[in-house]
Amino acid sequence: MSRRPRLTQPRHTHHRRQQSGRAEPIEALVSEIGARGDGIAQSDQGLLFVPGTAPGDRVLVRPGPRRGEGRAAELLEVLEPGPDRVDPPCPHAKSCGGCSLQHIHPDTIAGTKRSILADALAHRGFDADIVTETRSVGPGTRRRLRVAVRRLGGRTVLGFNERASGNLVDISVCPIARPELVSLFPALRKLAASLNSLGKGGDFQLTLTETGVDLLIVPMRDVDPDLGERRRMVDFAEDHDLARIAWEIDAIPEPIVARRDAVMRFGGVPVALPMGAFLQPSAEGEAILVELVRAAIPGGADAVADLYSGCGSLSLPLVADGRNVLAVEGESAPVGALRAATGGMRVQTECRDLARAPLTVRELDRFDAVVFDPPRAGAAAQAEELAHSKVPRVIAVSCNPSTLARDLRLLVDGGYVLDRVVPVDQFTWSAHVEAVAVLSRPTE
Ligand SMILES: C[S@@+](CC[C@H](N)C(=O)[O-])C[C@H]1O[C@@H](n2cnc3c(N)ncnc32)[C@H](O)[C@@H]1O
Repeated sequence: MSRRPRLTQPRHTHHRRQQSGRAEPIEALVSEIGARGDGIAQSDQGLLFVPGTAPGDRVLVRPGPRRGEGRAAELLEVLEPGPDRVDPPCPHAKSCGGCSLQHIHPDTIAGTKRSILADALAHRGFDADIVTETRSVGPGTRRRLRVAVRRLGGRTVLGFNERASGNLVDISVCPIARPELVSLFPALRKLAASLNSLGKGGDFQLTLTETGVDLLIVPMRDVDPDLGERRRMVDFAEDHDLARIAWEIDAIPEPIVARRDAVMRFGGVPVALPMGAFLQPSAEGEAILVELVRAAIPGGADAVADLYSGCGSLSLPLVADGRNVLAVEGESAPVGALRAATGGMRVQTECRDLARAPLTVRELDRFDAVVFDPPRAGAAAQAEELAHSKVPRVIAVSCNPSTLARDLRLLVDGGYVLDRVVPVDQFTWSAHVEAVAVLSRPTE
């Protein structure tokens, strides 16, 4: 990707007059990208957070409401682009709020994600040197997408929220996603138009599995589809060779048509995905997480616990390496899927709420290594137990740098040594960052 040439002459701009209570536009220089993906600029009005900017951009902005230690600001014009600004690859970039960083060179995005992680760790007293380079997947890899649908009079819109508004942008292309999903958009729009039970709209969650697309429809209101609509969904699944369609009400997915199991293979083992179950957003990102976890487990480690295991995307590769794995997960459907896939061979499963009932020190001490991969809230209760355990190796996989930093602090205060933290970028062009952290308990 080529960086945009630096403008030698800033374009002439007129500072607009102050309008009823709105701040006067001011110039500012963006120095870095913050944790939410907005550019951070120092100005004579203090710190400004400016969406849509890149490091080194000289910009004209209108300061807005207070935010944290500074103010949010609206980008009015890029007066002089910074060296890392590139032409956004997606034609919807101007309006679509789905990707906030695609105007920034990929190398700079990777560096930004590393800094976001290092800053979160620094808040808990960790050194930035502990954070390695970012491992990134490219565009065209997202195998799970949640697109919104709005039925507005005679028009049906399918896409993502507009930047800084609740309006939807009608999407025809989406370079971050797998093309097999994007090619369904026109047909999905027609399907949505034909489903009156959707009311004003809802969400379509699309998952590209090994046996075809798995579609979960989540209407805005709790209304069941009628018989005609069910027939149309069955026809749709047949016409487009979908694996399955389900309709979710009150967080419970009802199967409308199941032509095949929606199968994903983890560690070579086919697993029939339960409707709506967690799945890593890309195969490439999952492969990076698996590689990092595998590499962190010592050769001689036999008994491994995989906590917050989902359907076994980490457990099953470890089983393939010859480990004996206990997979613990709070939802019963993924536990059942993993159990059915393995028949209990080398993987023991347990359905347990790890926030309320974490594995105790006594339970933990029989393991040679423990992996935990919690949701955004992190795993504080489990980390507290681990901190008192004798487990020689602990690996934390996380989708939230700040809860990761909190959990790592608990472990390090309990005597663990933090060996390394690897940032993983599988949410291309967003500020979202994941990480794998490796800790060891020093032997006395
Ligand atoms: C980030 S996902 C990781 C899943 C799996 N490791 C993977 O990579 O596919 C987090 C998992 O934690 C489960 N979970 C959420 N809260 C939980 C809790 N309190 N106790 C146990 N599991 C929980 C979710 O159902 C989900 O499967």
